[in-house]
Amino acid sequence: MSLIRSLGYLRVEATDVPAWREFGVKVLGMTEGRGPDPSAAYLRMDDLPARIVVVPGDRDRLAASGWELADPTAFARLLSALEEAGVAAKPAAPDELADRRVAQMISVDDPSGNRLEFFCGASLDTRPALSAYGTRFVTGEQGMGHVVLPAFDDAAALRFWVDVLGFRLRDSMRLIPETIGLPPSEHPLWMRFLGCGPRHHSVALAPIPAPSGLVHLMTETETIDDVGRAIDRCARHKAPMISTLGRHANDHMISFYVRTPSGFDIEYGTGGLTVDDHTWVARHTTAHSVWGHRFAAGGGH
Ligand SMILES: Cc1ccc(O)c(O)c1CC[C@@H]1C(=O)CC[C@]2(C)C(=O)CC[C@@H]12
Ligand SMILES: [Fe+2]
Repeated sequence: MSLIRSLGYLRVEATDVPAWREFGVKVLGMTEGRGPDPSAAYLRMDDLPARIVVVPGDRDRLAASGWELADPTAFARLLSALEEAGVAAKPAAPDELADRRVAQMISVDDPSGNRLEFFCGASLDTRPALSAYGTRFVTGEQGMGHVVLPAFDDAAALRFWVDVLGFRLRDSMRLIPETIGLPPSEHPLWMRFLGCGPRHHSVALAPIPAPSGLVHLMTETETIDDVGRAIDRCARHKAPMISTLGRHANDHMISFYVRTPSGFDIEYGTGGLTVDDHTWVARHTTAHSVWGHRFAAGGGH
């Protein structure tokens, strides 16, 4: 088992926090939580006090993705694994722990410069996260979803995420450079889908240019009606949908993609596959989807 259990939270730096609050609540169907920083937006999906924390900044970017460990023992093991691999880890200051409402946290940069935070001992919020639209998110042992992070050195990324962090390769997909805005090239470009728990992938790494530091965050809902209602709300609130509805070939997720106020995308889906490592075999998928997922011309990717 991986030392890391699941994707726990995202910290986003945004030039327009109110736009994010409106987008998170009215389009995504998350609920607003309270937190120590009155200028930040705390978006909830479940019994954690926040899954997306949006803090005001002079740029729009992913500040960090937060990864949850089971307990202090797993946390200590991760510290030794990082030390052994020569990866510099920055311990959290008391105000950072208080702000995140976790017991322990360290931050690390992956080989591509993606800032990661590893934590354990998250606080629970006793107030239920009840969406006005009835949206229910699939979290629990599957975590808050998955992220697609830019990574331009495939071998270095796999060494870090698989060999050091203990993620498992669940699938690979060969990318066509032209479709992700890169010049044609001889050597293959890989998208790597990695998992740390039952969710098919909690992170995917791909050489996709992403000025905000994030290609997309996927959140999963319980039912197809939650997804359909979110599509209606995108239209109502003029949130730009950048793909049609589709079903992915590898994790079977039925989803669509919408642009956030920070320039990266949310993949909003349902029906994702869970996997068992004892029987799972990593494959190379060639088609990204069984049907649908037509991306807007020029839009994003
Ligand atoms: C292929 C795939 C399977 C499952 C997923 O959750 C998932 O997000 C994807 C990748 C979708 C993907 C993307 O994120 C950025 C632009 C991509 C690479 C394309 O140009 C095709 C597939 C797109
Ligand atoms: Fe995805």
